[in-house]
Amino acid sequence: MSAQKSYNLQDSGVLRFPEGFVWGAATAAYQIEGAARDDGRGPSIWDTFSRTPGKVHAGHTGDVACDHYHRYPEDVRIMGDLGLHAYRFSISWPRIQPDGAGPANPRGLDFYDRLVDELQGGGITPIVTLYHWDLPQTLEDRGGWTNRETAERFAEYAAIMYSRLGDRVETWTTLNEPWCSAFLGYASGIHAPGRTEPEVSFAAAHHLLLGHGLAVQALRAAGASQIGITLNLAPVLSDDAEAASIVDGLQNRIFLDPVLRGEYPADVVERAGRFTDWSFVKDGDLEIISQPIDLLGVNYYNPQTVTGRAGEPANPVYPGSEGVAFPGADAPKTAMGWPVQPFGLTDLLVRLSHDYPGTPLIITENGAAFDDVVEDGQVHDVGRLSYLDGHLRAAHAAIEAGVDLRGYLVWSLLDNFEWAEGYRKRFGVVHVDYNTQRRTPKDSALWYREVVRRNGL
Ligand SMILES: N#[N+]C[C@@H]1[C@@H](O)[C@H](O)[C@@H](O)[C@@H]2O[C@H]12
Repeated sequence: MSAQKSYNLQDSGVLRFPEGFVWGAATAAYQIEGAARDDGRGPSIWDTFSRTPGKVHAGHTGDVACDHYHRYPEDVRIMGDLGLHAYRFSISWPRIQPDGAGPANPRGLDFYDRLVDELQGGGITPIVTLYHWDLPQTLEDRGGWTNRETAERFAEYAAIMYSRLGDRVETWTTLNEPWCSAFLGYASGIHAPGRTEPEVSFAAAHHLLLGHGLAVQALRAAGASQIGITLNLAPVLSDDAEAASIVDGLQNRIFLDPVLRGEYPADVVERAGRFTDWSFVKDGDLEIISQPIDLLGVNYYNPQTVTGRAGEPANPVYPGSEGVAFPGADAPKTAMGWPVQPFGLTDLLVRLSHDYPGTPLIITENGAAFDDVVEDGQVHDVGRLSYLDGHLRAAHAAIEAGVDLRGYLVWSLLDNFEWAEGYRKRFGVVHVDYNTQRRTPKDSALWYREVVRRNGL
């Protein structure tokens, strides 16, 4: 790294995090790897979706992204320079099984072998996400997550990955944000596979959860000891209790309850009844889905602000949310237009520890997009630094309130392919010049390095 200004946090008033608190960063395969056709990788639904005109900003694709597939040694060095304890990354399923089934592609496995060894060489703990949205296209051609068989293929893939990396990877999360996969992918269509069929989105959600449960069984049988799932969760702010409950059910409880309580919330089942008879739920499914897990990954960005409004049509990402309006929040916004409300993180974590006790939590994603500019080799991303500072203080407040929070992984290590936004939204603490692939740690990275070093603010 070039000479950068350093951040010396003042000693006075430092907020210390618990001893052993895990500090890290997160990414996802399709967003950073590139090498979309290298070494036997098959197409995913995001390769297809990003090539569909009008779906992704300016027709951007993950073909090259941050070229992490080739540049991972440099990226691991940057992680080491920042003093990160852990690195959360996802495995590209189509790199391992190009058609989503059958024997593993040895060159795909070899890449993750090399990456894990590079991380271990740098003293960085790998945290693996098995599915971060890049479903093999062949499986989507057979119905994707609306097809129950996809859940079975996912468990087979999980077993393959554990057999290759289980000797060096301790922490495994099955799914990243199944809410996005189901309701952005199959209901609203703003994510891959781009289907606008709310009536099948609940089956997709169920089969994702079934895949989670079957994968937990497979990983546990193979000897895995730290298994979890990552959910995007949002506290719901409202002057209308009914409206708040509807969105809390469709966003949060529809996943938290089956995984941690072994049942779907009755109000959600009823509300979704206009779309489905839930016959896709078979005997024994919920016992599989609620296999005990060791860790709940929490992705938090902002609360949802809602109100009741007669006649309001359903929000496409929340099938069944008729009568609920989303007026937005009176708060500063990020470049995504998302409100900056750190208190929501404290509220969420305290709620989780109260309503779903006994499962340790880890913040698997938190971060912000801002319009960054490189000036003389530096990026003075004050907005992002302030966002992160506020949210770390919110996380600390939750710990003070008794929440068993084990770690914080900033989203994201690198600027990357931001799904339908393409490359125009930058979440990284490290800037990526996509023309040259030059990495430049932003001021937020240098600040974060100090937070990690001091284990506090
Ligand atoms: N959008 N946005 C930023 C970020 C996205 O880049 C991640 O892939 C998702 O897990 C989650 O949505 C959060």
